[in-house]
Parts: sequence; structure tokens; C-alpha cells
Amino acid sequence: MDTSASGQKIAFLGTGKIGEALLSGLLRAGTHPADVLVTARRPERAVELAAAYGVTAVSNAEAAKLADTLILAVKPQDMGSLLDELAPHVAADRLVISAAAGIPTAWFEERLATGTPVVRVMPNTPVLVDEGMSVISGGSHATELHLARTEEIFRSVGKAIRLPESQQDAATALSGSGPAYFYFLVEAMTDAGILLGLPRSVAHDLIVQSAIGASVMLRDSGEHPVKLREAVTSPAGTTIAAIRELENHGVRAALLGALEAARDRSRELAAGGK
Ligand SMILES: NC(=O)C1=CN([C@@H]2O[C@H](COP(=O)(O)OP(=O)(O)OC[C@H]3O[C@@H](n4cnc5c(N)ncnc54)[C@H](O)[C@@H]3O)[C@@H](O)[C@H]2O)C=CC1
Ligand SMILES: O=C(O)[C@@H]1CCC=N1
Repeated sequence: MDTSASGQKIAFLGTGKIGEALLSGLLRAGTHPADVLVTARRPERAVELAAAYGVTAVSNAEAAKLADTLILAVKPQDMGSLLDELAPHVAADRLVISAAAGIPTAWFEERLATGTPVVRVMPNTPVLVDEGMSVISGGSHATELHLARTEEIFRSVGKAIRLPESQQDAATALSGSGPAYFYFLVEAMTDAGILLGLPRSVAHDLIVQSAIGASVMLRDSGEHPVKLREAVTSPAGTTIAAIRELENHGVRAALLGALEAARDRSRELAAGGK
């Protein structure tokens, strides 16, 4: 991206965990702070963001008027009241990008001026380290130009792919929530290290570096995960003893059920639900 102010303004409406992660990534990738607006519910949060990043804190209505691209990153449950406040101020030539789980583009289209382009994106928190995975789907008024602009934004902080909107709830279960599953596993395996008598910091380092090594091999080797696992699993060895325990405890089935539950919860959030 360009490193000077472009005049093309992006506004983050709701700058919590994912909003701030995206904001910091865009600035790192070269978007000029003068091109970035943020909104926050609490005035102290707005001040904090402006001081930390050099961006401009504005009201939601001002963001709608000033920015070409609006990134909506409030909780699905807060999206209704945000749209009530915002809709009268959003001209139909603005690009509206929602990062909210569950809520379909049609829901936004019903509340915004006729013809407003809406794009739904499911990012994940590794955008903080430029390793994000973002899944993009266009609404009925989003053109190739709007999708390309969205890709440009999200590719500056990781990978971005387009999928049909019908697959967004599944994508949310896989990559949107995905980092949490890996953190959960690392936490549990670190506890196992404690059980085996290792100091916590040593257990943490052994597991985290193993996770990094395994991730890089998964990404770069071109090998199927089964093949990579087989290469670790020696006949009558240690790994197969552990795998038997995982299978005995139904870990594979638990993961199938867990991701299905996440997909179902995303569907429940479709109406900005509780
Ligand atoms: N945290 C994550 O890993 C991911 C979250 N998302 C989606 O991003 C959205 C935000 O999630 P988080 O960042 O986790 O939540 P969060 O609670 O950390 O952030 C939401 C922020 O929006 C602010 N907010 C609420 N109403 C507002 C309003 N009317 N005007 C201005 N600001 C307002 C809140 O004060 C808060 O700072 C959700 O819709 C979630 O589904 C999507 C992908 C990943
Ligand atoms: O847990 C959630 O609802 C959000 C959406 C995907 C990741 N975090």
C-alpha cells in the first residue's frame, strides 16, 4: 500500500479486539494514519486509540460521512443499534464491510440506502502478525471493484479468499474461531508437561515451538497432514501410545462436534441475536 495519505479514508466502527488488530495491521502495511478514522463507545477508548496509532477518533455519523470504506466490527448483538444510528448517514456510494459473525449481507442491505455495496468478511486475530485468514463474500450490490478493494485491505494482513456467502458460517467455525482451538490445545498440552514434571516455562516453550514447526511444515511441505503425522509415529513407539489415548477419548469426534456447534452459533447470530 501507499505510504502517504491517499485521501481514501477507512473507518473502523467498533475498535475492540478484531477492530484494533485490523487497524494496527493496516497501519503496519503502510496505510497512512491520516486516512484512518475510528469510533468507540467509550470516549476514553477513542482517546487511547488516537494516541496509540495517530488515527482520528470520530462519531459513527461522522465516520459514515467522511470515510469511503466503513469496517463494522461491533458484536453481532450490537449491530442493530449501530445500524439504527448509522444508516441515515451512509450514502449509497460507500463500501460497507462487516466483520461480524453470522449476520448476512442482506440484513445490512435492508437497513442501508438502496444499492449500498456490502461485503461480509470473516477475519481472524492473527491479522495482528500479518498471518490472518480472511474469508470474503459480496452482497447483492457489491461489484468486482468492491471485492477487490476488500481483498486489498485484508491481504495486507494475511491471506484472503472469496467464498459464497452460504459458506460463511462454516468458515467462521474453521478460521474465524480457529486460532482459539489451537490456543486451547497448547494450554492443555502445557498442563500435561506440568503433569510430567516439567517447569511451566519449559513446557510452554517445547509445545509452542512444536506448534510453530508443525504449522510451517503443514504450510510449506505440500504434504498431507496424515503423511506428516505418520512420519512422527514410529512402530511400537511413543506417538502411537498418545494417539491411542486421543482416539479412546473421542478427540476427533469432539472436534467434529465443536466446529459444528460453532457453525450453528454463527447461524443463530444471523439476526443479530442474543
Ligand atoms: N475476536 C475475533 O477473533 C473475531 C471477531 N469477529 C467479529 O468482530 C466483531 C467484534 O468482535 P470483538 O472484536 O471480539 O469484540 P469486542 O467486544 O472486543 O469489540 C467490539 C467493540 O465495539 C465497540 N462498540 C459497540 N457498540 C458500538 C457502537 N455503537 N459504536 C462504536 N463502538 C461500539 C465496543 O465498545 C467494543 O470495543 C464481532 O462481530 C465478531 O463476530 C470476527 C472475526 C474474529
Ligand atoms: O467468537 C466469536 O463469536 C468471534 C467470531 C469468530 C471469532 N470470534
